[in-house]
Amino acid sequence: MLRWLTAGESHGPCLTAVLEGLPAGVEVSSSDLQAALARRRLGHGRGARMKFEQDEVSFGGGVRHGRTLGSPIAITIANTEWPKWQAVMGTDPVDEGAIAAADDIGAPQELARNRPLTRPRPGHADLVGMQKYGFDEARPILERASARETAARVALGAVAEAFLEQAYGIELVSHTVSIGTAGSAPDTSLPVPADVEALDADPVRSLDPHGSAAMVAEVDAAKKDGDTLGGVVEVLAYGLPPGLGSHVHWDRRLDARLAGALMGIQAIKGVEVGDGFLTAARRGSAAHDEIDRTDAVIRRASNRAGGTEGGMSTGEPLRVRAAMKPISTVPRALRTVDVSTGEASTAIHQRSDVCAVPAAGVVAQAMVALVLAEACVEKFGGDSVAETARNHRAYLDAIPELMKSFESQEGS
Ligand SMILES: Cc1cc2nc3c(=O)[nH]c(=O)nc-3n(C[C@H](O)[C@H](O)[C@H](O)COP(=O)(O)O)c2cc1C
Ligand SMILES: C=C(O[C@@H]1CC(C(=O)O)=C[C@@H](OP(=O)(O)O)[C@H]1O)C(=O)O
Repeated sequence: MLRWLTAGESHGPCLTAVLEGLPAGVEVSSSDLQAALARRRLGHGRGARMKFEQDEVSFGGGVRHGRTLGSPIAITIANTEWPKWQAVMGTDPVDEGAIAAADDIGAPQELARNRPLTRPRPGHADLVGMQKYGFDEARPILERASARETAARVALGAVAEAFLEQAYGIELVSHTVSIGTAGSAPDTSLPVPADVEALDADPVRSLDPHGSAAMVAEVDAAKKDGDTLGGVVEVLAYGLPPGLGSHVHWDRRLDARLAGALMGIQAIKGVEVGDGFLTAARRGSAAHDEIDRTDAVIRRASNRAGGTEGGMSTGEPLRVRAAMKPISTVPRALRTVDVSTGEASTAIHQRSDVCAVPAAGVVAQAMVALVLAEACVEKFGGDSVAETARNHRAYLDAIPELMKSFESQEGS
């Protein structure tokens, strides 16, 4: 069983992530994590914070001399903004003097704790979080609702990706499909490119986290108008064996687990597996992936299903998409109610991202990696990379045996 947890607030001292259940022997270093975190910071339209904050990542357990030990892996990502926020977000009981002084050390006026955030933003967790947890201002809610937390998931995902690659040769890639109205709306009935290079070469798709020129222009236009944008990201995984997940129970279905993991990313409001919603409009004869046989190998003629059938991976490339809503901190602030007075007002606006779709793609890739790693650990077991790789190989070797028995029936 693979488990993971994150902790930490957006302006707290650090983010902490724990991954438990990963086999021993995965080669991984903090620079691998740093590279994944750097990718998450890219993309046109991110706010000022991305420019000055660094992701300082370190392992606090579970890794020795660049290899996992099989014990829980602990990861810390320091918030380098912390010194500015220490008074406002300190974990010790309140020191009013220090909070008042926070204004003097450059903490943004509106975000200082002595200025309660009483004008909740439509679309963020502010209002309902205050109602649920019994707070009279939004600070204690937005700190954890913030997608700063996704840095921790990306670090975990980088470990999961290293494992998938080293144990099973599984590789993942993600890209931005669209931002606002700009970007590709590719005819998804086309076969998915067989490899990453082909994906890269396809002009209607982009592996560049900055996205296409049209997307950049759309972000610039929204920024100029004091507005924000969402979009669609896609994650592909190559080299999956058939049979991850299961048809036997709803919570074992791989597609359900992927959808839950993607939907669990802040601001993701829709998930598609394969052709998803497009499939609903097709006739059955044009919706499914016909099965062909070449020698002893059985393959699908297309991959409209996106690599799952019956809640199990088919062995074809996995293809999942996630739709992100526009950022809810809209500069041209939306109507709200000031909960301290009951008066009509406009929502809090501070520095914010105009668009974080490319970053969401990197987070989506991390979540897919974690779900696939969990499904692989479940299917192949093993306490070391070598053991789980042996089990994987033995399983794959046994599949042609099924084909052979099919061949012998045919011959009789
Ligand atoms: C990578 C990433 C960056 C985000 N940046 C912002 C931001 O700068 N400002 C903002 O208001 N929301 C931002 N969001 C979205 C909020 O975190 C999200 O809307 C909020 O947590 C409420 O959750 P919900 O949208 O799922 O309802 C971002 C989301 C992601 C995935
Ligand atoms: C810090 C990150 O994203 C943050 C996510 C976020 C939100 O509301 O989700 C709001 C912004 O934070 P702030 O209000 O402090 O500028 C983003 O910068 C990050 O991705 O590392």
